[in-house]
Amino acid sequence: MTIKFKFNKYSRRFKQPLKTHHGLWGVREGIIIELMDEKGKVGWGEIAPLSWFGSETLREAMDFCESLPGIITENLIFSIPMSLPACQFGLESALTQLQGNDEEIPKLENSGLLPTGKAGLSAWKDLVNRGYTTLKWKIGVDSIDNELNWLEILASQMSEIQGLSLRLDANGGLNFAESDRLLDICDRISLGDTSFKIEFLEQPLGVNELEGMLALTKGHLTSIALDESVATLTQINQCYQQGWRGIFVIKPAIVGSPKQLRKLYHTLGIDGVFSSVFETEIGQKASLQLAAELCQSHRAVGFGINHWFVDTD
Ligand SMILES: O=C(O)CCC(=O)C1=CC=C[C@@H](O)[C@@H]1C(=O)O
Ligand SMILES: [Mg+2]
Repeated sequence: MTIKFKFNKYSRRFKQPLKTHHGLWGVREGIIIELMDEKGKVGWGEIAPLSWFGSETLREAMDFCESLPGIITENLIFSIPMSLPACQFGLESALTQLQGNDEEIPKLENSGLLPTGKAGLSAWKDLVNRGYTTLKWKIGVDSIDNELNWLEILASQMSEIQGLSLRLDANGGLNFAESDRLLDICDRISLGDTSFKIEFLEQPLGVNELEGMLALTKGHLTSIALDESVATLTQINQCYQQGWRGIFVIKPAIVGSPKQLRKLYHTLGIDGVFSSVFETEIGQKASLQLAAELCQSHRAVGFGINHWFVDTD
């Protein structure tokens, strides 16, 4: 089958820059892929790099797209190198759609993303009113004393409503002692006499500190999820081989080939949480189709991010 290939770069501004331990992120840029077969049928895909997580850069993705001829083949798509995981995802998703495997996305429970730090305290009720029962709050930006204080306040307020849970994401911004102190508090909160739970602490330590995170899992009730440590297929396998059996945050748009993710996910029996990279609805649809197919657990998907952009819900 010969396939016409087109691509277009896009950029969209966050309503407010996303503040994480990695720094401030104000504009999401990516590439929309259009594949068309001889009959004029079209498949859409999205390349949404996140280079500070370990994917290729937007420049590298653009160079790759510019290097392709106007007519490509399935073989070319399935031979995109592992060094271009966002390109693997974007072109393979478009091919999947072109070949008609474009099921509607089943309704998945979603987690809403709070603004970082103290701003989260005044924002959580709006997300609950939008229907979210799982919220994610970024830490590892302010002082640990401030963030622990705000956590106690946020937890006491959220525990007044039945059935809410909170995810914490440090983006690798804590040290071992801070993480240990934080997890002690999370354990105490989750063992409290309300239904409120801290579902997990995401990436407390840096990507080179797996041993430390393995040690932290042994001493605490609250789960730990790896994110930056398992951003690509190679890293998922490495962490598994080094003994990680906790939660894996899977960002489909940067992890790499969906075909290879399916294989690895089933082979390793992963406890996964599927997460957005602030892609557009094109990349989100392909990511959520994968989440619906692979995620057997009860865990909410991390795609409650549309309110971060102007002109979306
Ligand atoms: O996972 C979610 O709930 C939302 C997406 C999200 O938190 C992130 C997306 C992309 C980069 C990061 O800033 C952040 C993360 O670390 O998970
Ligand atoms: Mg994360």
